[in-house]
Amino acid sequence: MLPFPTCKVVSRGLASATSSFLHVCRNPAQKPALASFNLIARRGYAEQFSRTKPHMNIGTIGHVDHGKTTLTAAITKVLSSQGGAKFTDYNQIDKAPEEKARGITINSAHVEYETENRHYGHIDCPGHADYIKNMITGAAQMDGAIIVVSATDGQMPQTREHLLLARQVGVKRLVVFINKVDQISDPEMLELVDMEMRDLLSTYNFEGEDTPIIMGSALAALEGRNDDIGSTKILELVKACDEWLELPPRDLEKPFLMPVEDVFSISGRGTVATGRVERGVATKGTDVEVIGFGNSFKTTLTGIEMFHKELDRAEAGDNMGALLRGVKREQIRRGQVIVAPGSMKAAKKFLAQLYILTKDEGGRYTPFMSNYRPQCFIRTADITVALTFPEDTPDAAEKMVMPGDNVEMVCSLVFDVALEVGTRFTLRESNKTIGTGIVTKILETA
Ligand SMILES: Nc1nc2c(ncn2[C@@H]2O[C@H](COP(=O)(O)OP(=O)(O)OP(=O)(O)O)[C@@H](O)[C@H]2O)c(=O)[nH]1
Ligand SMILES: [Mg+2]
Repeated sequence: MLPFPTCKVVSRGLASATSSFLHVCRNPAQKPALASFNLIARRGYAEQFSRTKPHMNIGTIGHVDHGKTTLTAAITKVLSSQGGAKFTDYNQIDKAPEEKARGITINSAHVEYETENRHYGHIDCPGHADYIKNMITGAAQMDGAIIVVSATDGQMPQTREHLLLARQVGVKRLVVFINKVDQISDPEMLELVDMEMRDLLSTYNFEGEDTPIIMGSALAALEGRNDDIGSTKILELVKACDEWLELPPRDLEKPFLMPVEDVFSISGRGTVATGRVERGVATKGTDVEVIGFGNSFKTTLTGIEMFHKELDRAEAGDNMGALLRGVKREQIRRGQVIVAPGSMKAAKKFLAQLYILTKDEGGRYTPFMSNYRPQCFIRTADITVALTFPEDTPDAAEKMVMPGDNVEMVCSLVFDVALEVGTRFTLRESNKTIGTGIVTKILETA
């Protein structure tokens, strides 16, 4: 057992709060969108830490064996001496429980700790494949990350792959920990690793020049020796996280977005769209925009209902019924979104980073080739998508995608839907999930 409750996939039931416009009960299992992943890791941590400090999700990433788990354990050890963490030993972290996130098994361990200013949730995955899946599915979202590089090896293929993915999934800033300095006697060697890392960060559009790089030994810190490269460096690292990693905007601060689950026509009142507010706040009487399916238009939110009551305001997390002025039932459908005007566009074609499930994860048994057409579930939308390789891919016609692959592909939708960089979705075929993805670039708006 881990000393902390591990993160659970929090199901977001839709049944609890239907509008009084209607008296229906929705089945949460009907909702195939990936939104629920975003909730994980923001909840479920132990109670012993202060909830008043701002919370941030981070994690260790980097090449195999470079010391991610040792560093995670070392952080909890060093901070535990200040009362900011409960020490979680290496073996407890590496014995990560299996978590099933939408059919994808991700082994990951979660620890938590706090500094003077912040409360951190921290994820460490035992294997490379788990990092990939975690980043693409967002099973435990990272707002920032610590990239661990062994001083003995310098940057390696997975250092680069994790950096690229961190960039793709919207991690804005990282802190670098150059580990295993106890094994290096030549200071020039360390300088070289430092320089290479700054270059690499810049290559992937991170702020290479200004990113804090801390050099130390996670093992020394964990074993409580050589404080100058051990505990002192861990404290420096944590301080760098506090100062350099930026808190993400809270859902409430983002522009309003509600995916349409269902549409009803209420006699004497008009058309009501129901759904769960994904982000932002809506107030009665404000202008909104309905987007997607070749039919985007502006209207006014003339009524908000929740829990059988009329309200003036709905916010992220609420299940609401939205009464829309002058809109006919046929004008709006499941899969569209209602958003703050101008905050989002509909798109038909985009680039995405995909993870294709293995057959053991319930995915395909066989590879697929360019122009494969599964169903794409984006929030409440369910649309056929054609997957092709980016133009500059060599031998694209013969290229195959194997179950278990992590691949970047061009996605062309049959209809346009509201999309932005960072939107997550699942790919399904004959009622089973075969992949999951995240939008990395919009190629064609509607
Ligand atoms: N000498 C030395 N060894 C270290 C240090 N940090 C970690 N190690 C060793 O490096 C090996 C790998 O460490 P882990 O923490 O398991 O590495 P990891 O990055 O979590 O590995 P994966 O999860 O398998 O990718 C272990 O044998 C650690 O004891 C260090 O500062 N100095
Ligand atoms: Mg590990």
